[in-house]
Amino acid sequence: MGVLDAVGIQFCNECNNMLYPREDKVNRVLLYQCRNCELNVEAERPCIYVNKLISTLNEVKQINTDVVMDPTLPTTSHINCPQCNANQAVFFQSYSTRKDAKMNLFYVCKICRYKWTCSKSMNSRLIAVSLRSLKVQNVSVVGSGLMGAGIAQVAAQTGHNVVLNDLNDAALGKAQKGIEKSLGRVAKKMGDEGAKFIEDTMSRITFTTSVEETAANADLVVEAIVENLAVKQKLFADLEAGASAKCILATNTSSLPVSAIGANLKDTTRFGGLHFFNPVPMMKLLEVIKANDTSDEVFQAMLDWGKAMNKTTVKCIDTPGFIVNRLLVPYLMEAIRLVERGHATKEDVDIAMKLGAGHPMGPLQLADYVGLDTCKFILDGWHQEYPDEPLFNPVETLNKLNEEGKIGMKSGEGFYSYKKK
Ligand SMILES: CCCCCCCCCCCCC[C@H](O)CC(=O)SCCNC(=O)CCNC(=O)[C@H](O)C(C)(C)COP(=O)(O)OP(=O)(O)OC[C@H]1O[C@@H](n2cnc3c(N)ncnc32)[C@H](O)[C@@H]1OP(=O)(O)O
Ligand SMILES: NC(=O)c1ccc[n+]([C@@H]2O[C@H](COP(=O)([O-])OP(=O)(O)OC[C@H]3O[C@@H](n4cnc5c(N)ncnc54)[C@H](O)[C@@H]3O)[C@@H](O)[C@H]2O)c1
Repeated sequence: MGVLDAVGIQFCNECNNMLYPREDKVNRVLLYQCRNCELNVEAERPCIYVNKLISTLNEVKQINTDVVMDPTLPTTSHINCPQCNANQAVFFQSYSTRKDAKMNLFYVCKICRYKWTCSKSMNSRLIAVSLRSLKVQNVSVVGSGLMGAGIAQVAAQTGHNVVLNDLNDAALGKAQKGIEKSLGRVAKKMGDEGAKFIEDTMSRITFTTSVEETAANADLVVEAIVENLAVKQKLFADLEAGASAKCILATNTSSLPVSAIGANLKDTTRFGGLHFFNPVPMMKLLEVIKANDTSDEVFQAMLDWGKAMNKTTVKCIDTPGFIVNRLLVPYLMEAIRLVERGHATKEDVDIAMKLGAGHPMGPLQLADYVGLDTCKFILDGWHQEYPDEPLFNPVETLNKLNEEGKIGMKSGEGFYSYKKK
């Protein structure tokens, strides 16, 4: 096994592992970094190639084919599967800390799960790994409700130029007030700097009802509108028509399949999920969702942007509920059913989970906080999708409260009343 004159590919002179490109954002230079021993060297050219990897290893038998589900692995379209000829394979390197060990690249076909390494008989191919060029500075947010306003606020707080879009000026006015109030809570802890912080942050946000203006200069658009597949799909068609070819489009959906929301786009590789948590300014987590076609470059840019937003990112594939909601929804459902059966009062359920499980809010308070309309959209959608799953059966109390317009904190009443006395 050997690597023949690879152009641009570099190996660690400490431990012989492959060096990966990493951008030094401060000095704006490309570095090659060893993930094994943290060695850093400055790149001589802004592109790497992997060329002619020759191997006759039988370790290939030990590869778990489930690696095709790993969102962190890169996919190449430059090599065809020797078994089914498809050109979608994930690839990765075997790790060794021995200086004398050579590097191996392993491939697993995403279509038929065939596993292989490059062999002498295969044609030499170039896998060009492009430099991260998707820098996000201009962020547009569509939907200025609970989530959209929070995402816009944090984006502006972290120095991005933000366009916030909604259907009408009344919604935008409410969002503006909400952002100012939330910034006020943050600014209170900043002493004399507080007023300037609010002014600077607000000056970075433009409010608009125009989809064209929203799409025009955006590097990234985050959608946070009503949880309805058809409405979201229509919005993304309009956004794609007005956005640049490099613009990343992302959805903040809680429960819909991300890939389905982007299914009608012309370029589905620039589309993925960015699932924030409510209240966005306080919640540290961002789930970054790799949809079926999200390119590695776009996925990486979404992760990088999450960090630029001061969030801790976790990666997930496009699976129902991602990580948090897959666990949260059954919990909320059980809580409401417990109350409906008359086994405990809503107050006691909330107290129990706060004091017994250390949650900052009990489940019914949390449902009010999320919005009972959003809860109903999620539940109805999952019931339709999984009609045989009793967990997702309609909840009488939730339907009744929605019919009465009591949709939680944002309307002043839900399971509890939030009206000022
Ligand atoms: C039961 C019905 C059945 C339902 C069917 C199933 C439906 C499924 C529903 C799934 C929903 C999924 C939704 C979504 O996809 C995922 C989510 O977002 S889930 C929600 C996640 N969020 C939480 O879990 C929130 C938990 N709560 C908290 O963390 C805290 O309570 C709080 C919100 C941070 C508030 O803290 P408190 O201590 O309670 O209250 P305070 O008012 O004192 O605030 C403390 C501190 O925080 C500052 N602060 C609070 N909010 C903001 C804000 N918006 N902006 C800025 N600052 C804020 C505040 O100023 C205080 O600061 P301090 O004074 O302490 O310095
Ligand atoms: N509420 C939560 O806790 C939470 C958390 C994470 C994700 N989400 C998801 O975020 C999205 C928004 O939820 P929310 O709670 O902010 O809802 P919300 O009802 O508070 O806000 C939605 C906003 O979108 C606007 N809107 C609707 N259609 C629009 C369109 N075509 N163009 C522009 N604006 C439009 C509405 O006028 C409204 O202001 C949903 O997909 C939801 O599942 C919600």
